[in-house]
Amino acid sequence: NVLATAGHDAVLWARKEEVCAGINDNHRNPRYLTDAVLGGNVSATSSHERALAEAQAVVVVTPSSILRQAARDIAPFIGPDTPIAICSKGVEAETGFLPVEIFEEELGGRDRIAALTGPNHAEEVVKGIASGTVIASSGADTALFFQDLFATETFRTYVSDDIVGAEVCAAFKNVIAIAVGAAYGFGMGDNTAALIMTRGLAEMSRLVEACGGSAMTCLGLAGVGDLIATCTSEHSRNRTFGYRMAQGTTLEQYKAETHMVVEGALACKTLGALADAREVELPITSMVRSVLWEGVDPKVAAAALFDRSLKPEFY
Ligand SMILES: NC(=O)c1ccc[n+]([C@@H]2O[C@H](COP(=O)([O-])OP(=O)(O)OC[C@H]3O[C@@H](n4cnc5c(N)ncnc54)[C@H](O)[C@@H]3O)[C@@H](O)[C@H]2O)c1
Ligand SMILES: O=P(O)(O)OC[C@H](O)CO
Repeated sequence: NVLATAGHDAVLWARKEEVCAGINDNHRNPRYLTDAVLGGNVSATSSHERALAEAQAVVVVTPSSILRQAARDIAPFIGPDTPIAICSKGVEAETGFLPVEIFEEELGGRDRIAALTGPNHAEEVVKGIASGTVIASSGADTALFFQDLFATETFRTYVSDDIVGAEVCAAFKNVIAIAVGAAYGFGMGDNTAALIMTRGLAEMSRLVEACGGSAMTCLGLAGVGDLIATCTSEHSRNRTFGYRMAQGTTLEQYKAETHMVVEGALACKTLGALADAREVELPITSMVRSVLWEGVDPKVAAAALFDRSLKPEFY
């Protein structure tokens, strides 16, 4: 819808005919953000071939867990130079690949691939509430192309050449948001939230640098910007899940109730694997993983963070 607002024809590929019919006939998605009225230049089809027939660019917005399948689905229908923007936030479980690495492996041409990421809750963006984003690519022309393509009066776009940093930040902030939500769910306070967010930012920057990105990216919209939005917003599924988890809701129960992704639940494992391979310490991420996947009692896990040896803030 942002692209449509910017004056472009946007063709959505959707799995369900019901969704396509709702968008084509009523300009509404009947399953997600159902109150939003989409622009007249948004249409939908369940055929990749039809969706991509005249595509001058591709924007990928699937859950991160199915990115490789998404790349394979579009491969037969796009050219070798078609620009691709990926909005998904996560790391592939089997390989530890970032989204750009999956698409490069499947489709080739790293410089035509961009990551679009930042504090962009869909609930607000679709209403035209002022938001900013980062479009990161190793190809300067690609970043500038998408910067122009997405810019509207209420959606401000910035470019970056640090796609690795931007994608690590995007996956990371979701894990920290689960921890912050859980802290509030256990009755902790704003001091606790600020502690987790700030030390989470330290973890994020250590991993970004170890992966070859720039720590400065963590101070931009993709990093601290999205960290603030996700850790503090009622719209965040990750934060809300953390809160509910503290009150006894399981991941399966939450997903069944909302039919939505909780990317941080997977990212606490995948980022942990990336960090282990690079000998980077991620205490908060490890705590979230131990609680979600290893059955550790959250209060015991939180207490263990306070038991760690005392150290300088920056080292
Ligand atoms: N919602 C936001 O505000 C927001 C903002 C920025 C980035 N993102 C990122 O975008 C990605 C998608 O998030 P979302 O909010 O749209 O998730 P969602 O859970 O709201 O919707 C997921 C969509 O993917 C579809 N889907 C699920 N499994 C599929 C499959 N196997 N094949 C094809 N489609 C499938 C679902 O039908 C649904 O339309 C995530 O990586 C998320 O982090 C979301
Ligand atoms: O609802 P969340 O927690 O998946 O966050 C959505 C977006 O990533 C916010 O920028």
